[in-house]
Amino acid sequence: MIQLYNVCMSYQKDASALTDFSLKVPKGDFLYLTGSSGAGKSTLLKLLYGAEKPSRGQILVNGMNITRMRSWRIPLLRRKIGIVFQDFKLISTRTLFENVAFPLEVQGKKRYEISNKVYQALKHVGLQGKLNRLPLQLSGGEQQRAAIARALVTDPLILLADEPTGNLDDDVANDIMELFKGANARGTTVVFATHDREMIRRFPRRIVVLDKGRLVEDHTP
Ligand SMILES: Nc1ncnc2c1ncn2[C@@H]1O[C@H](COP(=O)(O)OP(=O)(O)OP(=O)(O)O)[C@@H](O)[C@H]1O
Repeated sequence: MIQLYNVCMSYQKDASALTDFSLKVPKGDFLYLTGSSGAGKSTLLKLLYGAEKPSRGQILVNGMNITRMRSWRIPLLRRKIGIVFQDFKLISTRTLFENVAFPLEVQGKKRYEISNKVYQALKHVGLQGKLNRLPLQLSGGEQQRAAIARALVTDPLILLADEPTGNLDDDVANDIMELFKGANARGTTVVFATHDREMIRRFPRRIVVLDKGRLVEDHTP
């Protein structure tokens, strides 16, 4: 599903964010990406959804070599990927319903299908009663759940999440984890970047540890 071969990535000369990084993630896997701040976790996620290009190496996602992909094809790649960003990236001028509907509109789905799917996705995260709220009229935990609903509404092949439980209390973090586990059980491959050791302890899965841009540990409990 995801393969990286000897990937190097530098934002600036003489400062490597990822060095000689190789990894295989089979379809349906669930892995934590962990490591200290600045280790390269977000960089790796950005490479996987085509927001950055590696300086060296090859990256294959769902059989597509994204290293060589032309920029006009990147949106086609992203349609297969759900992304939960560290800072949610909800559109502040659009309602919760409109935010979650957005990826389905991009896919050209029909209106009745969009309505059904959005309602189901929001019900799944317990936000079906807040369809008409703007993001700023929601709590941090609710915004996080909205971002997850938006990422999952398309039933993506791959879910990439950057610190999705950061700054949330334990109950909300557990609920969010259940959503990820549910998506994984339905076949979505999950890559979950986190510092949250407690979460990893509670829900043990494959762990890939980065240190200064290098893979230093990869183990499955
Ligand atoms: N846009 C950028 N321009 C220049 N350097 C960057 C940029 N983004 C990240 N870096 C650098 O690349 C390295 C890896 O950063 P990255 O954000 O991938 O780490 P991270 O493991 O996700 O950290 P955190 O846990 O704090 O989010 C760091 O040294 C960082 O300073």
